[in-house]
Amino acid sequence: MSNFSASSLSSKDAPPNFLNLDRIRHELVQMEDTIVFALIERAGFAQNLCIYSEQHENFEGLPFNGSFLDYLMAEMEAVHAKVRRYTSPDEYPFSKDLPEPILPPLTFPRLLYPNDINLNATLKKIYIEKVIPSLCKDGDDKNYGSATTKDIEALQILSRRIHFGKFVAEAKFQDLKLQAEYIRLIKAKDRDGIEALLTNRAVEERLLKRLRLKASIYGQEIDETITGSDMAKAMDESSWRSQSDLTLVDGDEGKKKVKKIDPDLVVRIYEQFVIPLTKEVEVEYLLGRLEHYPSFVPSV
Ligand SMILES: O=C(O)C(=O)C[C@]1(C(=O)O)C=C[C@@H](O)C=C1
Repeated sequence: MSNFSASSLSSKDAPPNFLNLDRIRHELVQMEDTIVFALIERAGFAQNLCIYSEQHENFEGLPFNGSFLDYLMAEMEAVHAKVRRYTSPDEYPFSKDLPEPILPPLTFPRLLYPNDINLNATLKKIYIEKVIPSLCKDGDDKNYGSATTKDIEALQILSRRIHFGKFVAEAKFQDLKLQAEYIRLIKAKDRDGIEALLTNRAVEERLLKRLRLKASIYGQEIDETITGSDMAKAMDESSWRSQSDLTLVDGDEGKKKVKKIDPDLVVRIYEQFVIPLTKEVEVEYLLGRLEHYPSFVPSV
């Protein structure tokens, strides 16, 4: 779960230059850890596809319509809404009609122009259709509550990560060297041009390299006998074997170590979904930016 209660965006804690791109990227790097752990935890359960289907017979007679995931998500988001999670500009709910906060409102610095960009429906669809089948073993282990709880944790942190693209986009728009070019592309409604201008391949490559390393290390069973060469092997993608074939990966001692997640898969999830969705948020945000220009000036 993100740190919404002690959000770095609340006015008390907000650093004076929050729209500094390096700071924003640092936050994205921190989210990587949470995302990798969330995926590892979800991978501990079977696909349990019934939790994603509407009115599945396994949940017959229970007091909800729609999928079990939607039910549990709405229940959890309702509690979080009451403690004002979704008043924070870096938090986006998946459910509709959530209750009002019971706590008085916090004041956040105005970093973004008012917008209702929310890609959670797309994110959820991709997560169910593409991520789960490649992340989890086939079948049904009956751990519906646990698997769904892990889904919710993963979806919430992925959502925060993707929508952080709004801060990235505002920071990029504030860069006076590029602002005139952004304005030209926005006026021309040139989505591809905006995406090309905001893309930074070097940052993406560093990210994917770092991510592979994190997935390799965090996904390894660590015990007190672990050696340097174990870690070196962990970083060698060729040492990874699927969970199902319990293969020796740690040399000659005869101990069995199993990787909890395929680092390549984590890299693919970022390459194919997380970064593209973040860029989509950035492009959407920038396309609406001129409706608030020059009237909207971030309060930092
Ligand atoms: O760091 C940036 O500049 C971003 O726009 C974020 C991000 C990402 O999703 O990590 C997206 C696009 C860039 O090509 C690089 C990285």
